[in-house]
Amino acid sequence: MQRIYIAGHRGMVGGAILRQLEQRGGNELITRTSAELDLTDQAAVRDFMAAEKPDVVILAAAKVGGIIANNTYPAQFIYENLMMECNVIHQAHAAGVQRLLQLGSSCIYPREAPQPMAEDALLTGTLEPTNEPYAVAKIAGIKLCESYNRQYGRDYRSVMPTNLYGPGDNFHPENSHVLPAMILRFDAAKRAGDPSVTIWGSGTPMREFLHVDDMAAASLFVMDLDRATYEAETEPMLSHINVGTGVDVTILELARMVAAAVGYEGRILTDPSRPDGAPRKLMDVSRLAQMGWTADIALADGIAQTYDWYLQQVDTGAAVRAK
Ligand SMILES: NC(=O)C1=CN([C@@H]2O[C@H](COP(=O)(O)OP(=O)(O)OC[C@H]3O[C@@H](n4cnc5c(N)ncnc54)[C@H](OP(=O)(O)O)[C@@H]3O)[C@@H](O)[C@H]2O)C=CC1
Ligand SMILES: C[C@H]1O[C@H](OP(=O)(O)OP(=O)(O)OC[C@H]2O[C@@H](n3cnc4c(=O)[nH]c(N)nc43)[C@H](O)[C@@H]2O)[C@@H](O)[C@@H](O)C1=O
Repeated sequence: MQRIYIAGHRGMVGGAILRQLEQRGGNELITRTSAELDLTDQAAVRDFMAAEKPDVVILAAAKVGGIIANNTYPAQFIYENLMMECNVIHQAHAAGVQRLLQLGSSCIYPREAPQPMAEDALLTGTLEPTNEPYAVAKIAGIKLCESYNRQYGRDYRSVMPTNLYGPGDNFHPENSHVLPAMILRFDAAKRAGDPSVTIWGSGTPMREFLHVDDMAAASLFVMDLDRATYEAETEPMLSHINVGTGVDVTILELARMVAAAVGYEGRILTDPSRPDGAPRKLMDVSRLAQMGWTADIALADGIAQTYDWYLQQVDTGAAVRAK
C-alpha cells in the first residue's frame, strides 16, 4: 500500500487519475481542494508535506486554459504555475518523497519544431507567443524534476500531454480549450436553431486530441514503471515523456466532427480576428509506444462520449465547470 497525494484531484485530469486509482484500490489516496491547500503558498505546502509525508506525489494541479485565457492572463499563468511547481516539488523533496509525477504540456516545444515533435526538441527554438509564459513555467517544471534527480537522486518524472478533452473539462465560452468551447457553441446553436456557428481563427491549425481517460492511464503507466526502465527510455538528462495519439486534425475538421456528434447541420464560419496559435503541434509518441503504452479512445468516440456526459450534466441540472 502506498500513500499517494493527487494535487488537482477536482480538475479534469486529476479527477480521471483519482477515479482510476480508486478503481485499482489498495492505496491510501490523499486529496486537498485549492481552498483547503493553496499550492502557491509555500508555508502551507511545506506544512502539508511534512505532516502527510506521502510515498508518491502526482502533480495535476495547474493554472490551465485555452489560447485566449493564456493570452489574457499571462502573469497568472507564469506566476501560479511556477509557484505550484516550486512548492510541490521542493517540499515533496524536503519531506522525503522519492517518487513524483508531474504534468507538463506540448506547448513546451518550439513553435516551428519539426513535426512530429520528439522529446529532444525541447529548448531548440522560440516558443509560440500566445502561451509562452505558461510554456516557460512548464519547462521549469521539467528542469526542477531533472535537477532534483541529478542532485538528490530523486525519481521525479514528467509527462507532456497533447491537447486533452473529456468529462470534467472547463466549458467556459472564452477561457476554455477548443473542444469544450465547440461542444458548448454547437449545442447552443442547435437548441436555438441558429443558421451558422463561428469558430475562432482560420480553421487551418492542426491539433492532436487525447481523451482524459487515456491521459490518466498513461500517467499511471509512467508512474508505475520501474526506475531502470524509465531511465533507460528517458536518458538521465531527458526526464520527460510525450503523451498523445500521434494523429492530428485541422480545427475545421474538428468543428465538423463536433457538429456531427451534436447533430448540428448549419454552416461553419471562421473568425480571422481570433488567434490561430501554433500552426501544428503533433507529438512524437514513439518513446511511450516503445515502453508499451498507446492511446485507446478514437477521437470521434471520445467526442460523442464527452457530449453525452455534457448533456447528462445539463439535463440533470448538475454544474458544468465554466471558469
Ligand atoms: N486540459 C488540457 O488540454 C491540457 C492540460 N495539461 C496539463 O494537465 C494538468 C491538468 O490539467 P486539467 O485537469 O485540464 O486542469 P483543470 O483546470 O481541469 O484542473 C486544475 C486543478 O488544479 C487545481 N489548482 C489550480 N490552482 C491551484 C492552487 N493555487 N492550489 C491548489 N490547487 C490548484 C484546481 O483545484 P480546485 O478544483 O480544488 O480549485 C483544479 O482542479 C495541468 O498540469 C495542465 O497544464 C497539459 C496539456 C493539455
Ligand atoms: C493545451 C494547450 O492549449 C492552448 O493552446 P491551443 O492548442 O492553441 O489551445 P486552444 O484549445 O485554445 O485552441 C486550439 C485552436 O482552436 C482554435 N479555436 C477555434 N474555435 C475556438 C474556440 O471557440 N475556443 C478555443 N479555445 N479555441 C478555438 C484556436 O484559435 C486554436 O487555433 C495553450 O494556450 C496551452 O495552454 C496548451 O497547452
